[in-house]
Amino acid sequence: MTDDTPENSKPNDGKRRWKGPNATDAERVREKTFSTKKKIKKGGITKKSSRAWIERQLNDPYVRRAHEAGWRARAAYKLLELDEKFGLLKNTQRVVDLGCAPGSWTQVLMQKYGAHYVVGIDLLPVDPIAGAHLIEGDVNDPEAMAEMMSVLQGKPTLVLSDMAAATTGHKQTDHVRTVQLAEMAVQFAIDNLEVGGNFCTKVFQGGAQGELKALMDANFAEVKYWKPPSSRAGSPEMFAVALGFKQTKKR
Ligand SMILES: C[S@@+](CC[C@H](N)C(=O)[O-])C[C@H]1O[C@@H](n2cnc3c(N)ncnc32)[C@H](O)[C@@H]1O
Repeated sequence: MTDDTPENSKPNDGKRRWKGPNATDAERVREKTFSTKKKIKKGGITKKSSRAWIERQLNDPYVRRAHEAGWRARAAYKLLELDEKFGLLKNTQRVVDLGCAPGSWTQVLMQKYGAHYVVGIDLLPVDPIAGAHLIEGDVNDPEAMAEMMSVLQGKPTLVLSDMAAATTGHKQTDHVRTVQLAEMAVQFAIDNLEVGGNFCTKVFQGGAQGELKALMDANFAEVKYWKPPSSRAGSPEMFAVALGFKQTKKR
């Protein structure tokens, strides 16, 4: 028995307490925000860029809304806005979420849309989300991708990719690496989607996107590019939405 068990819990006196593994997502996020604010106040975070990043997070209305709603990341609103604009999440029968950590898109799919099967994959470990199958692995690893497809038990009806490569600080390198991830996601969608299925991927504005667009144009009924309001104005990120997969070649 640990100090977290109900037997040892003290009456609610309004003080925050660590709830251990039984904490809900919203409780974990609130706890993290509270302890970060405390660290800043005590002068515990000294690096200028870290402080600026944390202060931006704390003042961001989408971060606050995400905390209140229990989403693990503000990214949840990008998916919700993409759905509102394009009807992207019309068929959530079998969904693949590429680059799913920390899990807010999978949460939206499971908790708001009641998706039947969601399989997420990320290089980073992701805390469990009821009903979803989460794989710690690289999308470039054929074994991890094969595991993903076997869990899904059928062609995905929706493929999402919010993948972003870890930034190096060198703009062009970061751009090329993110384009490569988007290309991988498009190819995966074309090779695996159910006819009529939808696809969405994060892309970075500027530069090498012509081939990516041509590939989507040839394989989907409709392709749109859009930057949702919740995507930070200073970020080059936007999203390509491809609706209505066409069976263009024998697979
Ligand atoms: C912006 S985050 C995704 C946020 C997520 N959509 C959410 O709502 O919580 C981008 C993720 O892409 C992942 N990623 C980057 N390269 C990857 C790769 N080769 N394989 C799997 N995941 C990758 C990163 O580890 C990172 O967690």
